[in-house]
Amino acid sequence: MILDLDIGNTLSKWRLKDAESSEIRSRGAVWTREEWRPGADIPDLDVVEAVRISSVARAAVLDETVTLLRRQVRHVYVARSTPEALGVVNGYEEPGRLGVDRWMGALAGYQLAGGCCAVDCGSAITIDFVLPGGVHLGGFIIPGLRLMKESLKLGTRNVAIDPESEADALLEPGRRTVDAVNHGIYMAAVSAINRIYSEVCDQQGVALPVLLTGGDARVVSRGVQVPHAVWPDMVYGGLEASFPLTFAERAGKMSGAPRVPEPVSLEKIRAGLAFSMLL
Ligand SMILES: Nc1ncnc2c1ncn2[C@@H]1O[C@H](COP(=O)(O)OP(=O)(O)O)[C@@H](O)[C@H]1O
Ligand SMILES: CC(C)(COP(=O)(O)O)[C@@H](O)C(=O)NCCC(=O)O
Ligand SMILES: [K+]
Repeated sequence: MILDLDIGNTLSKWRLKDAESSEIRSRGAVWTREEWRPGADIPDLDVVEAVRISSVARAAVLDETVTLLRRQVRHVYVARSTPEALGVVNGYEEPGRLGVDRWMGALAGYQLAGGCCAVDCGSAITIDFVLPGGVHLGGFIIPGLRLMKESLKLGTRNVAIDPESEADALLEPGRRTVDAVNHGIYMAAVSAINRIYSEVCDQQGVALPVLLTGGDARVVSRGVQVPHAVWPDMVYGGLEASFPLTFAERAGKMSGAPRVPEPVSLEKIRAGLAFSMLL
């Protein structure tokens, strides 16, 4: 079995993948914390022959985790942000400083779709751009839905936006604190994504497919106007592409990859942008 780990600021996600069949056998998530307890937090390591890790937690957390895993697992692969990989050139002035989850997302997105806009809706919402030739432009970082809500300290943190709620309902003015906050942060997030996408496509003269991932991807998806696909396993896709182990991975297949969304035309994006400027 292969154990894939995606350690975010809030949640540490894991999945077990069959090295022979490439099937996903199980998955889970625990709150990101200082220490891992195999068996309780993550599956028993007896069945694991390789681990692949993407981590944005503090370096000490990653070091602890790797030390623990190396005692029991033969192959431990740790993803790093590099100046270039798999045809993508990292846009950061200091490439190693780009969050490795963003780098994994950019690599997965490029492998799947060519140029793309990769949006990761987790503790932070990150919006990264890769051009069709593989140039990563860099990106944007805003607080995620949960962080925005907590920062207000209005006692609404525990009432999450219902992922089933219609985007239309979320666009109405709230008539109690919890709705005012939830609708407000939702609008802040989706309008930033819609606007940033249009601005960058306009600047670069190219309409890019949009891929969404992260814990809030599904609810954010309802408010993103441009065609897009939700890909919960996008960070794992970057791990698969960076450290291919199974037959399918060596052939370039990434688990759970969606169909590439057909972007709207650049003319339409520009018309939308021009219209919003007039308002
Ligand atoms: N079951 C859940 N438990 C915790 N957070 C959730 C859950 N479902 C959705 N979320 C949202 O997803 C965010 C965490 O998403 P994730 O992509 O795992 O973040 P990170 O990678 O930063 O740890 C939380 O901030 C919260 O807004
Ligand atoms: C921006 C992030 C905090 C997002 O992390 P996440 O919300 O997925 O936990 C992470 O990618 C990070 O720590 N990046 C380093 C700074 C940067 O990318 O510029
Ligand atoms: K994120």
